[in-house]
Amino acid sequence: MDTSREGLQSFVRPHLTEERFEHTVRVTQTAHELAEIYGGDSEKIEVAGMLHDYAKYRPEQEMARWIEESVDLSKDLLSYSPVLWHGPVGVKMIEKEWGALSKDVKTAIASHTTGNAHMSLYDKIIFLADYIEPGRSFPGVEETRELADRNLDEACLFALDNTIRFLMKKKQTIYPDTFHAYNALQRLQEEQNE
Ligand SMILES: Nc1ncnc2c1ncn2[C@@H]1O[C@H](COP(=O)(O)OP(=O)(O)O)[C@@H](O)[C@H]1O
Repeated sequence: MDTSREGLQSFVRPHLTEERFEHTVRVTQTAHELAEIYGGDSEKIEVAGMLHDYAKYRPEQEMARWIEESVDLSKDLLSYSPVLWHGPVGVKMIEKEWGALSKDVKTAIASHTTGNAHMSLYDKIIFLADYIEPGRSFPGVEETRELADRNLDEACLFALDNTIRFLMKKKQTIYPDTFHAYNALQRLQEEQNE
């Protein structure tokens, strides 16, 4: 297993569009910048960043099969948008097609779109890097970037809040892990303000 930039690139690149590959490189760069402020092992950041969208373009049927057949993937996912599947399914595919991943890398890839109830440092860094990488432009991204320079938890909370509002405005269903992530970070904020 080659965790150098070149090794990761040659593994992931054939599975992504050029645009998605460039996004991947920007996410990884942003994640390294966040890790410089908040800590984190740079090899884990590199692997999670470069591989987070590995399964993005896999056929929906193939991803659905993985969810049905993997004991540790929540069947709940099948009732929500397929855009949410590539994180958790990506972990399974990477481990089959590349090699074993550390727990930190696995949960960071699995929850990069939705967040989760117990977000680790790596989960937060990859989630946030995906949200604020320099190619992103949507209402709230600039404020999230400013928060990301100062407070990782506040920045993630702001991004989760913004995502929930965005999805509600579009009258879309919302995968519960995003609410669990929001609640956990909101509680933390309340405790810190006491
Ligand atoms: N909990 C959720 N439930 C439903 N959709 C969600 C949830 N969290 C994020 N999304 C949506 O999933 C979509 C895909 O996100 P992402 O994996 O970051 O893809 P991309 O990199 O193409 O933006 C986004 O439009 C986002 O709003």
